[in-house]
Amino acid sequence: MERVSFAADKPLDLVAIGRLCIDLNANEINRPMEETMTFTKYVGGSPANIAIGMSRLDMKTAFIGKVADDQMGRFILRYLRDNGIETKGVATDRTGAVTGLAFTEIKSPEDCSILMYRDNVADLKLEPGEVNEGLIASSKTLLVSGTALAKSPSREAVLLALRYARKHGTKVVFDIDYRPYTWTNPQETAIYYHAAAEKSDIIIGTREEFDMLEQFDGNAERSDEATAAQWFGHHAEIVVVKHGKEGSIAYGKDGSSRRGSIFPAKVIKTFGAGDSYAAGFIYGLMKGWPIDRSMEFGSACASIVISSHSCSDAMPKLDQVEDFMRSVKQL
Ligand SMILES: Nc1ncnc2c1ncn2[C@@H]1O[C@H](COP(=O)(O)OP(=O)(O)O)[C@@H](O)[C@H]1O
Ligand SMILES: O=C(O)C[C@@H](O)[C@H](O)C(=O)COP(=O)(O)O
Repeated sequence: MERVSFAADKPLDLVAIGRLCIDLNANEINRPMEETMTFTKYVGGSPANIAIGMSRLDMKTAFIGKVADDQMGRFILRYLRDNGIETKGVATDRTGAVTGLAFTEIKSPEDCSILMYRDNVADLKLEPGEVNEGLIASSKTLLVSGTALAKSPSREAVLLALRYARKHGTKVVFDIDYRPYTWTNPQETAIYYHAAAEKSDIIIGTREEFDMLEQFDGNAERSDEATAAQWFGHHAEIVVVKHGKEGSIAYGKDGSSRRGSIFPAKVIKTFGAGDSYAAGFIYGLMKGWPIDRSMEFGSACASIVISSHSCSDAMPKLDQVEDFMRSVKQL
């Protein structure tokens, strides 16, 4: 299995569903949060980062989500529009919900963590009735972030979006995006992740995220191959298991596998690696590239983003990735 095919006759390339938040990234890096005094504000949330990454690569993108009715919500909407992302699928909360915040702590390039403020957040208030079926029908892909399954009504909204995607022949990319603080318990997480993965064409996750999905399924040896195999009986065509700086491995429904290596990086912080890798990888697949070339491109995007201060704002444009790939050697 070398390539994935997408519906040629749809005007949008990708519609993402899930959280729109704020990242507050520490300016004084290499120190703990307790000693950090200033932060820079960026749009954040994994699916937002991926949509921004795709849009920077000149793909036609849209978003389905919900923002707070406040300055932060308006900041997010403006940033998405300025980046060429269609926002008619983004509803505004009227119940007094707030914008989710992610404060990042950068103790060292290898020791980063995120402090999340996610009580009563607008993104998890997305209602099924607010999911724009027309946007999904007119898009080649739907990108689902697993965190949006954490709570109702966003959970049902995502499950409905998945049904619309299957109904309209829109390929589903499922990024597991496991964030423990949003979930009540691991069993619930595994159940809803399964429901989404079964409806997905391309599944992307880290080894640890797949371990979460598989807690009732055996695979005690944590084999990537066994992980991938269980989804090919459903809709999956490709399953990607990410291994941080050890690279990634993509399995195809036909039994093939491809190993993705990494590019060198002057790492400032490790978060944003997965989102930029996803943007670059999906871009490659949608361009009709073979899987290994798509993985290489995703890895290059990841190196650029982890060598920068932000996730969303650092998402590279096409010529930036091409220049980078020409100038460095893959490890
Ligand atoms: N230290 C690193 N140096 C270079 N590339 C990296 C590094 N860490 C991650 N990457 C790239 O980013 C991809 C995704 O990273 P990973 O950490 O596995 O995902 P996530 O950010 O979702 O946890 C990797 O497959 C690799 O290509
Ligand atoms: O997803 C969030 O809510 C926070 C992100 O914006 C954040 O910067 C991040 O954690 C990126 O995640 P990754 O790409 O999986 O490392």
